[in-house]
Amino acid sequence: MKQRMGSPLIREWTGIQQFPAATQTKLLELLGKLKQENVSTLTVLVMGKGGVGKSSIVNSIIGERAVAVSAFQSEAPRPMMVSRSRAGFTLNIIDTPGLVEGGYVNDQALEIIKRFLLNRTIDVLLYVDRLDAYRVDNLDRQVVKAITDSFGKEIWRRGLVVLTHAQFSPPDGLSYDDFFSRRSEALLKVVRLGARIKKQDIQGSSIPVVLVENSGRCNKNESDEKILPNGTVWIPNLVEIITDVVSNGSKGILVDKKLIEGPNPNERGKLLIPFILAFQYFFIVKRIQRWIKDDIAKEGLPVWEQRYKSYSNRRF
Ligand SMILES: Nc1nc2c(ncn2[C@@H]2O[C@H](COP(=O)(O)OP(=O)(O)OP(=O)(O)O)[C@@H](O)[C@H]2O)c(=O)[nH]1
Repeated sequence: MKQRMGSPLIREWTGIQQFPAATQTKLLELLGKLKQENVSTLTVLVMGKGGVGKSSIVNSIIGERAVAVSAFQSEAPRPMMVSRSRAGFTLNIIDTPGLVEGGYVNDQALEIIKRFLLNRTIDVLLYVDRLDAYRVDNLDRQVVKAITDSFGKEIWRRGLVVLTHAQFSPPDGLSYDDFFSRRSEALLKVVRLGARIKKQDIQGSSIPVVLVENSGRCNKNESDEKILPNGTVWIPNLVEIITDVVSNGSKGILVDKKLIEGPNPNERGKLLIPFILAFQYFFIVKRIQRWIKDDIAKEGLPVWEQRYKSYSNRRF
């Protein structure tokens, strides 16, 4: 058994055996694909507002009750990493406390999360919200902005929007697919705004939106696999999209001291401002001043000033 100082014990991923055979086969196939690409560890960060189902997703993927789930917020919310290894592959999933408290983004929770992540690389971000909600608001945008300000906007290249409570019947007159596409569009818009991602930055590969149903009452197919109302077997589907994001050519986000203690990673250019001002002063302002002085010296005093001087020198 391997153990890093200060890190939790990496346990064998036995929970995988709880899944129906078809799901196990698919998951092992996906892990095999990652290993072929020389990826032997994946660190997945799970973030979002409180009570949206973050801890439940961790348990669903791992296949066991690794983190506590409660309908009420826990008293001392802290980030928690669950590590499981299987056939030489290690999956780390980091569950985090909800980012909103009393209608505001909880900056202290965010600081604790950042410190917890020190010296780790985030391979994938799961940004979690619920499918069964009807609006997005400024608070959602603030949450996305807080994540972006903490880790840089590149994190969204490794990001997925995950919607829980997917076994849901939309109100009359709306089909499931219509509701899903409206909800995802609204959330993606908020993410683009909060992360200040321009459409051309994304270049066709937009952030995937993935559906999840954590409830024990989730419908199942004939192979006993948990399915969404559209028939998708959601656990392998989520893991597959995670592996796609890892292989999309972008880099994982290393959370180093500079990222934690330094300025907002999106505003690093601001560090250059004093240098630019100094440059302007020495090379532009000084030079202009010298030109003016030289001009004055060359031309001597202007006529009107000479006249004025001779007046003022007169004694009355
Ligand atoms: N029906 C249904 N219930 C869910 C789903 N996901 C989570 N829940 C329930 O929602 C409640 C909150 O779930 P958690 O997983 O603790 O949510 P969280 O985002 O980790 O919450 P915090 O740790 O407080 O931020 C629990 O009662 C879960 O059982 C889902 O997909 N469907």
